[in-house]
Amino acid sequence: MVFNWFKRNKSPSPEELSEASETAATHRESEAPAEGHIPEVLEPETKSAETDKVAASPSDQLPELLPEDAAEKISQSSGGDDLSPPVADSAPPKSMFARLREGLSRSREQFTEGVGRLVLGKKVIDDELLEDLEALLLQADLGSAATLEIMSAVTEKVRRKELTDPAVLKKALRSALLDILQPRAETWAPEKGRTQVLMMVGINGAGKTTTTGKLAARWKAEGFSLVLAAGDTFRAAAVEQLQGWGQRVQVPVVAQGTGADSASVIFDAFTAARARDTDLLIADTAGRLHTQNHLMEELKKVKRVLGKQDPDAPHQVWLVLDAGTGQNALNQAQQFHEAIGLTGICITKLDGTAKGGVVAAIAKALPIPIRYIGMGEQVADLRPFDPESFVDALFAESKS
Ligand SMILES: Nc1nc2c(ncn2[C@@H]2O[C@H](COP(=O)(O)OP(=O)(O)OP(=O)(O)O)[C@@H](O)[C@H]2O)c(=O)[nH]1
Repeated sequence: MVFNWFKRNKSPSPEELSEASETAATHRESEAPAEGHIPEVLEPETKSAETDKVAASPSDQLPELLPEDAAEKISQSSGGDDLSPPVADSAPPKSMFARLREGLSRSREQFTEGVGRLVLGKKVIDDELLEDLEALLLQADLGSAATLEIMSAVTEKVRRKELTDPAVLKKALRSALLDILQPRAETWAPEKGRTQVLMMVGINGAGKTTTTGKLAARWKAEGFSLVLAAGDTFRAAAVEQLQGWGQRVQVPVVAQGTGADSASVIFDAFTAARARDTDLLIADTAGRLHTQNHLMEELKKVKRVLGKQDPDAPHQVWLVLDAGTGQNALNQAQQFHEAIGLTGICITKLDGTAKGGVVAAIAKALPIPIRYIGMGEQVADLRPFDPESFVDALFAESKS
């Protein structure tokens, strides 16, 4: 059964209404809410299979919240493509650390085991070993600034004769890496008592929608109430993908349809979330290259529009970065930060890459907390960023 959840239980202020109409006026008029459009929360009602399909959002279409068994119908109505998120983790339960260690195995191979190979048979730490180490850090995608900091720390210890044994080099590296990562560990969680907005941004395919779903699952399990906004109105299947997550984690989703105005969808979702005293709205947005100025302007507009309802909104703007993009992730982070001001970074796909060193490159280059890391497609594969366990997993012995 698919439900509509909007019901007129709180009228927006005239300011909110004028903002909605500004949104409509400035962007694809036909698809933005009509002037005076008020999100509603309807009591659950059964809908026909026909109306379960994502609406093409005519102007009188109310945003939809689809918390119930939508995923099944979505996949039925999507021409056989399985858009629903991974449903169950079929692997036997593993400890959090085992997951992390497994997720980072390719990076560990590149980095830690590489260091092991460098020091094998060496009796002293000489210039040649230090040069090889520097090259290895760069190859492992730590970037020049983090590599320089680590090399300075190690070289200084060697100079002071505090570090003479190649076998303890790993320990020195571990501690230098931790010094870089630790300042970026800062957790964030929703609060009870006011509706906050978390905007998810990033380039195409970075993992925004997946991370949105995983975060929703985590915070729902922690007792927070949530609404998701399907602000990625560009990619054809993105709305359905988010609705699949909403269904899976039992969190309502506000959606219009592909081609709708993203700012308008997110504005409506915020109105609805506030009306329901929801703790958190997570707004998914369309993927865009950091070099696409007009699309970066669109993100600024989303921020502006949200600010009309609450000057503090969006309360968080998180950039989702695919670790596999290596040093390019740095450019992305810098440019997104300049354009819209980031308050957090999530680094995904650490499981599929040997470029895990990029986490250190990002930590060194940007004063932005790394909130979560993703190491797989399952809900449990998203972990709060904890430098100690990250570094432990990176330096863990392969067989244990
Ligand atoms: N292996 C792995 N895959 C991931 C991870 N996070 C996301 N993915 C996969 O990456 C692909 C893209 O993820 P999406 O969430 O659709 O990315 P997006 O940023 O929303 O994409 P756009 O809407 O095109 O901008 C999907 O197949 C996800 O399952 C991760 O941590 N590890």
